[in-house]
Amino acid sequence: MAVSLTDLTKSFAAHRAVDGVSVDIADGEFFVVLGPSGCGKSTLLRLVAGLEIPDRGEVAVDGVPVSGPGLHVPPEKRGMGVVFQSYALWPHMDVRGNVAFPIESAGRSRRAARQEAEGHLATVALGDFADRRPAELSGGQRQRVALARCLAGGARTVLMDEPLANLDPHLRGAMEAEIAAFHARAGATTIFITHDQREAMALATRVAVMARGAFQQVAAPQELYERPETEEVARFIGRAAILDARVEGGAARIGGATVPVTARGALPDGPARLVIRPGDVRLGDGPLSGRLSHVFYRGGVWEAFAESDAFAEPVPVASATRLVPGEEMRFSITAAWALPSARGSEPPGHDARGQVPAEAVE
Ligand SMILES: Nc1ncnc2c1ncn2[C@@H]1O[C@H](COP(=O)(O)OP(=O)(O)OP(=O)(O)O)[C@@H](O)[C@H]1O
Repeated sequence: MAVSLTDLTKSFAAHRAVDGVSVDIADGEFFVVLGPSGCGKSTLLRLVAGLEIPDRGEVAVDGVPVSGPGLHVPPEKRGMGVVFQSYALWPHMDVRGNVAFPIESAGRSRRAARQEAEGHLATVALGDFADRRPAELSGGQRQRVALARCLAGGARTVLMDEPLANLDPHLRGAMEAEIAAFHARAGATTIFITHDQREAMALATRVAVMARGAFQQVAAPQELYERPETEEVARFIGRAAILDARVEGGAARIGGATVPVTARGALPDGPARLVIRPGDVRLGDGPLSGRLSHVFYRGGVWEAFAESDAFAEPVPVASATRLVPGEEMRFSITAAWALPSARGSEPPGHDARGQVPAEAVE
């Protein structure tokens, strides 16, 4: 089901938890809302689920309003399933019973419900665990039971509120794969909430970066990383240096070197704010030099920052060969991205719903 939010707004006392969110989520999309703690993610999800009533704005499912002025379709009538951090399974029932429950509640016979439940358990690869109690499962397996129960309830939209937050890193990785596979098999529109950018990048069709109750940018993961709209998004996703420079003829002078600059749309001469990612920096030779700090080995890759008085902030670097803290290294910057927001009164490249006009991308 397609889910559309229009100017969705919700305050708690004087605090505006969700502030004018608009977006069209396509049928079958895996839509991730990414933001720091307290930015309003859970409140947004609860508004979509019908667990909160908006102060303003609308939620529509397949074009039919379910929340709006004077309208509130109850959660159980929205065709949505919610998976929270806590799995909310019934401890006294076995796995099959947990999944069969919503089917039986909908009026099917016990036998038919149990049979159908087996099918959903197969979808989440838990066919062999049907007779166990939730207490006899790992966290990841419990999570999968919760997903199967969502499907059993007829959910065509699945809402997930940090479902992997309680899991250890290995299980998290495995569950990411499970959730991606589940999404591919079930094809349900999924709205997934997380504060973990790595998880968001791995799973999303599109990511909405949320801060202070509003969407800062809505885009595919690679687009967010390579073409951030704002400094806040550039700093929230991955590592970056953000430097002021003058652009002339599509290039900028940074620390005495000439760097080609890309931008959304035409890039006028004048001051610009540039984003430099580790992939834009070539280590080993070049016109620039810096002292390495904050060196971390990340399994196959060394990450560090190159510090120099020539830059207002350290430049992030990465290398497949060992980097040594304090070492002075020569390098060149091969590319930079100009932030649209710092370029005067040009219209933004995205409209409020996160659609990118085709002609706006170079
Ligand atoms: N029922 C409520 N009553 C009062 N304030 C609330 C209520 N629910 C949320 N808030 C406040 O609204 C803001 C947004 O909360 P929300 O839970 O949506 O954030 P979040 O991004 O999901 O955070 P986290 O990642 O920590 O769960 C917070 O400041 C929170 O304290």
